[in-house]
Amino acid sequence: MFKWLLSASNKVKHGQGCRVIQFQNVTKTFGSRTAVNKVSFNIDKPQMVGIIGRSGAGKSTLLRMINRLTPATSGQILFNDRDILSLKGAMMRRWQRDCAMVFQQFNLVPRLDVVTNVMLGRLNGHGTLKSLFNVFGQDDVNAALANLDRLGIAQEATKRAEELSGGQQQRVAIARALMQDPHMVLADEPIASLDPMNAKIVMDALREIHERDNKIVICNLHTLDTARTYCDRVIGMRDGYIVFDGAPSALTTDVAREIYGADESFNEAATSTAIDAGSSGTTKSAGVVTPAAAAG
Ligand SMILES: Nc1ncnc2c1ncn2[C@@H]1O[C@H](COP(=O)(O)OP(=O)(O)OP(=O)(O)O)[C@@H](O)[C@H]1O
Repeated sequence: MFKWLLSASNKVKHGQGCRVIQFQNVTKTFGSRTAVNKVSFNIDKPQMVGIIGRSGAGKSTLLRMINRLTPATSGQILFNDRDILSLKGAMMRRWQRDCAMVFQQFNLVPRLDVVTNVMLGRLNGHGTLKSLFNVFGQDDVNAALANLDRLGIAQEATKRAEELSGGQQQRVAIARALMQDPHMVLADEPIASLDPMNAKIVMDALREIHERDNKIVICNLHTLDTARTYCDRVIGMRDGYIVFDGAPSALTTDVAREIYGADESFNEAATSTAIDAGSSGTTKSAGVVTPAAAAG
């Protein structure tokens, strides 16, 4: 059914360097429901990858399998040829530190101050309680402040997380992810709870991490325009399958219609956050050049 879409993916040229992440026939079932169905793809160079698709397509499950929050039912996920689905104990915690997650709902500790929330990123794999008993040193504080500064919110360091706006909280969550010094950042609907202005600031920050640190960023997105503006590569999912894998320029309205399973009345505006790359007028957002901006 999706043959013509998949043929578009075959035209995509990937890097010739070492394969970094490889999905090989990865499946996840929940009871009789197949959330992800024999998915195979490689990310073989630092890219910003957007995963799009309608609700229930399998985007979150795909992302969560990478860092082992959700166990795969079958198949293999390799990182530099290492089978990450078989990692256990300390090795698995180490892997989870290497692929930091950013969530739609930020997952901060609301009553803790911002800088402590950020330092929690250093404790991935340890108990949260430990963090409350002052295990942080001056180096941790300095690193947290530097990451907050990078995200343009160092001035909020002493506030409780719950006092911040949604956009600010997401930037704190990204700063926390950076404390893990990860190989890659996995962002699961990072802007779904944000207004367009804050969505732009957060996407700018993720793009800047990709460009400046040369990291893989994989981002689940509800909105086509965001994927087109910020991502080097877009993967479209439908009913657990990958039905599109290509450059944003190949993501035409017809292709989008297939990914979203919509009929002729499909309206792209319904999947838009109306992020205007030129109109944030807000706090420091790290001077990012998006692919779209660069092309223009
Ligand atoms: N823990 C779970 N238990 C049972 N079914 C689940 C679970 N997690 C996901 N599913 C099912 O797997 C399918 C894919 O869900 P998933 O959350 O990956 O989709 P999604 O594309 O991320 O959707 P959304 O955009 O709404 O977050 C859905 O049918 C969902 O109901």
